[in-house]
Amino acid sequence: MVDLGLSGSLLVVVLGFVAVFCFFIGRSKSKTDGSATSTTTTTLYNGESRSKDGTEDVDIIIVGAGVAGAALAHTLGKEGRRVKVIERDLTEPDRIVGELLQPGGYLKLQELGLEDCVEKIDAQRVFGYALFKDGKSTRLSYPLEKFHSDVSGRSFHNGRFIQRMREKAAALPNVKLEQGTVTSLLEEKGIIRGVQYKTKSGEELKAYAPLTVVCDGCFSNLRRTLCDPKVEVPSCFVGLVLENCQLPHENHGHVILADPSPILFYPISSTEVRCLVDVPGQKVPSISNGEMAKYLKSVVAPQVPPEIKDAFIAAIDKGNIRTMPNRSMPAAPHPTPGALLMGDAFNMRHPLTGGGMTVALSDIVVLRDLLKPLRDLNDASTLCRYLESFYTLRKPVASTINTLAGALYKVFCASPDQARKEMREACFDYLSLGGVFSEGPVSLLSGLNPRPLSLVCHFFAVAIFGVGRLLLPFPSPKRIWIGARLISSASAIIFPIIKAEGVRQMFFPATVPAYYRKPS
Ligand SMILES: Cc1cc2nc3c(=O)[nH]c(=O)nc-3n(C[C@H](O)[C@H](O)[C@H](O)COP(=O)(O)OP(=O)(O)OC[C@H]3O[C@@H](n4cnc5c(N)ncnc54)[C@H](O)[C@@H]3O)c2cc1C
Repeated sequence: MVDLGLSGSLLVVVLGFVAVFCFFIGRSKSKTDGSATSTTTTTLYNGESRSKDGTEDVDIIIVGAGVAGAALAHTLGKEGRRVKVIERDLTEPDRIVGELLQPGGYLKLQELGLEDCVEKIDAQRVFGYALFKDGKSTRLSYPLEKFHSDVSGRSFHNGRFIQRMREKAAALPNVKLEQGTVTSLLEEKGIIRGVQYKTKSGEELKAYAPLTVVCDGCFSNLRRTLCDPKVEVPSCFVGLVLENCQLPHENHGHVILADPSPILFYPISSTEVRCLVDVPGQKVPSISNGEMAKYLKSVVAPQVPPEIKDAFIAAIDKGNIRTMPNRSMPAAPHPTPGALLMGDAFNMRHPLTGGGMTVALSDIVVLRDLLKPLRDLNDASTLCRYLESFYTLRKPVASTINTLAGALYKVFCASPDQARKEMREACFDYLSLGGVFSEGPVSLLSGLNPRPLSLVCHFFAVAIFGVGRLLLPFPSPKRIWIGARLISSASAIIFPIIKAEGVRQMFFPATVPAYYRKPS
């Protein structure tokens, strides 16, 4: 198996280059950024409700104080910017999203000086994943040897983490956190000047700033004019909390390659384990009429590792079942003077690999560094042109995590197609080989080594490994045919995702002119 894997990995380097080259030649010219098309809902009239001297009171308005908004508020506040954050609900969120931060995300948290936000919330350290398939299991550790002993994944209650970041941001004298729902962006001659929002008491107010950053999350109502949102919902997650049980592999995320699609388990406190059951499609069995409990008991429970099965059944019986659509949306911005999108409002990927917070935090680091040399944000058009480099500079991290999430989700789903079955089996066995075969993919997934080319190489190494197993020791015409279909279905999985990410930005960012923009 190891020999096969080695030869597969050598072959794939060649194949990876050929495939990317062919794809690059064959594709139509990647979307150019284009000029701003800002059609916002509110038009601004001269001088309306600005401060007396006609200037804004703040430098930056942030819409939404979730993972991205709260982290950004603290980051920009620390840089000396006057920041106003408008958040719909300042009470502690209680949701099933954003509970596992990859080690790459933890490194970004450290870069932003926010690492203490995972302290005092009973966060659990995560050192890797355990993968289960048909009664077999394999352990995939994060390659953390080169890092400080503090660095690892962290899992926690999302609301506790967000509250810690909100508190930290609000403690800065130049950051104002206000409860209110932003209803529209204010536009004046194609430039976003601020926002209109409704306070808790129902008062309609307007706020102005040279830059508005929209971080209103996956259900964003405000993104429409700032990007071309192509949202897909391949599946939903059904969330449960298992209490007082011991996972088979302590301090590890658990991924069960179940039928029809994966099941995840990871600790979110010292006494609770989150379970996320993927249900393909946009509809889930009804919780209220008991269909969901029935589905979980009859279809899912038999596939749960025996060590946690009782806790799983007890969680179903307790009845606190939550669901959430799993959305994916490539970043397709309309660069608009005066405004920027961040977080899930801007870009989403399947949450199977828990990459969303890592991408959001990595984007904040990129934006902070870009804004650092600029004292004056008032020339909106120049600022907008300069910030176009953000869309390229973020790509190595964002596109690697996004592509891996989409591709791995498809590979991990059960399928009646023999070629897809072989690919799934090959993926499990390839990762089980250990060494470079598990370290490579795991370091991509964890954000520790986000390199798009390495991702393509490993992806095709898995495919070639699968073909090798089919053809050796004796190839038959049927097996050759399945092998060919395996390569073709692997290509059909990964290339559309890469195309949506943008081949040029992903693999050749240095050829994108905006990459070199300097502040003027
Ligand atoms: C089921 C599921 C599980 C996930 N698990 C993980 C995981 O384990 N690890 C990981 O890294 N990522 C995970 N993700 C992704 C992760 O949750 C997101 O990437 C992350 O939360 C994005 O942060 P955000 O700030 O953009 O959005 P959010 O954290 O959702 O914040 C948006 C904020 O905007 C506020 N808001 C919305 N509209 C308005 C408005 N009009 N006015 C004012 N405020 C507004 C909301 O109240 C909210 O506070 C998961 C996603 C899903 C769907």
